[in-house]
Amino acid sequence: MTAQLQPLSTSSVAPLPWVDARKGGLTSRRSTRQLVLSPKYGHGARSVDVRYLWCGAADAPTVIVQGGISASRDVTAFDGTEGWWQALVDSGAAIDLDRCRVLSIDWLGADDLGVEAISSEDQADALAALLDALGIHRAHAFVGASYGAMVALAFAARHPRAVDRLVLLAGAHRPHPLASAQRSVQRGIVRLGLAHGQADEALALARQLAVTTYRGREEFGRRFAGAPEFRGGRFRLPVEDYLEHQGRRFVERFDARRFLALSESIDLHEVTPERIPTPSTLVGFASDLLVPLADLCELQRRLHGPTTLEVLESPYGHDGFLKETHQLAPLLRAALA
Ligand SMILES: CC(=O)SCCNC(=O)CCNC(=O)[C@H](O)C(C)(C)COP(=O)(O)OP(=O)(O)OC[C@H]1O[C@@H](n2cnc3c(N)ncnc32)[C@H](O)[C@@H]1OP(=O)(O)O
Repeated sequence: MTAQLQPLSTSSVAPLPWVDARKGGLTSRRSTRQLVLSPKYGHGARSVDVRYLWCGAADAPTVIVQGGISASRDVTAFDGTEGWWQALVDSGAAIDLDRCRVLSIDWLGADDLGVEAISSEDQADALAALLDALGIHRAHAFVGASYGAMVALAFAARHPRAVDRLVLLAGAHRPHPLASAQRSVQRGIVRLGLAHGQADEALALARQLAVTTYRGREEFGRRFAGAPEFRGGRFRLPVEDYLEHQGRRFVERFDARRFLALSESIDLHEVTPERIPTPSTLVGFASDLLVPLADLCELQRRLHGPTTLEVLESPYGHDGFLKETHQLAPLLRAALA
């Protein structure tokens, strides 16, 4: 297929400068678009810059791909840097860039919209407005994992004509109250840190707590079952170096206020599945400590459109959507066929 840039849509708002890279018949655009949104927890419309990546075969149907709250638009490689779902989004991969064009945004934060709280509906509206601005009449599919699955549901509820099918991994119509409780403590830690001038330390601790919910019991049992070690004047558990490392790495790339807003957005999420007519494939992980299979069974029962539920065995819990690429590839291929 010959790579050709699709023309920019005519919009009253001029796009900001964007970058094009054409390689092997693929088109890549990593850009920013100014859009007008009316946020759920705000009064009236306002304009916001939405950062997106849109890449793949130029004339192919668009597939929206969104991950968890800490995921960026860089779902696949751009300028030589691997994307966070590179194994599944690439030329010839399950989400095949030779056959489709993937669109992904950086999540909006509450500060981007000038509001106190941001909703999954706001993210969904941003994606719908972006489709419109790019001249995409209808997306072939919305593949969402974790918070991305929540936003996909909000998208299908609010813009049912803008998407043909949903693929939802480890995300449901509402958060489980126990998972919300764990996130609420994480946010409490970050607020305490902000109040006492220790935002980075607090964010690192919150991330450590989050990581204990992202993986499965089995994996933690296998990796960190060793004896405590007396070091630096106290006993250290085998898991502590790992958690501290994860906390430090997160602080390098994330901001405390953004974390607060996006974590809260998960807990504010609620959609009515009966309002969603879109054919859907749900994927759950039996070891997921955040999204219990019972919630996915309820979602399957209540969705209005035809829905299948695939359950994967994995030691990696909620992180299964990042780790189980071999199991996920055939499911994604089948769902997008
Ligand atoms: C609601 C939502 O947002 S859903 C999204 C939730 N999920 C996430 O945010 C993803 C969280 N998970 C991660 O970030 C994971 O690291 C993944 C999935 C990206 C990669 O998983 P894995 O490859 O299994 O990596 P793992 O969890 O073992 O971590 C590897 C890192 O820990 C380090 N590490 C591993 N064991 C130890 C240890 N005992 N001591 C210190 N550091 C350690 C490694 O050196 C490596 O460091 P690096 O990333 O700086 O290179």
